[in-house]
Amino acid sequence: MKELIEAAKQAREMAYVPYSKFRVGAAVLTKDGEIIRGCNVENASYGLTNCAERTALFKAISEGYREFAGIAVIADTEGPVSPCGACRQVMVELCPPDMKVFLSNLKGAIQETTVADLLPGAFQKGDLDAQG
Ligand SMILES: O=c1ccn([C@H]2C[C@H](O)[C@@H](CO)O2)c(=O)[nH]1
Ligand SMILES: [Zn+2]
Repeated sequence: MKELIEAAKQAREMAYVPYSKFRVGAAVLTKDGEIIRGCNVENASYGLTNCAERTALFKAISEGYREFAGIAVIADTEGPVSPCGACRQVMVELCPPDMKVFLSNLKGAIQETTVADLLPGAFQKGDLDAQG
């Protein structure tokens, strides 16, 4: 857990945040023990911003990883950083429901939660099957 949070902290340094100046870092642990980092990447067209969590997960997927064992997220927030709805939905898509999510901040707060707890009642793969 400490190593994953440390990797997220390193990723945070890479954040491209000319608009919000709000740096976020994430690190995903693959089932075979690799750590993939991600930072937030903003855009002058603000809505195109990619959060740190999605950057890390999309990087991992695009490198061929398909099974994940944990993710850590860190920002300079008062309490543990709270992932946005888009990132929660992407975690539901790509990670097991009971996978651990470590939400942290620069002061050392750590909240341990799971993918399922972050997005109860999520729309997911199986919901598409009902269509005739
Ligand atoms: O969990 C979060 C919350 C926010 N952001 C980014 C998006 C944007 O660049 C900035 C301010 O919303 O923080 C993340 O990357 N992850
Ligand atoms: Zn997000």
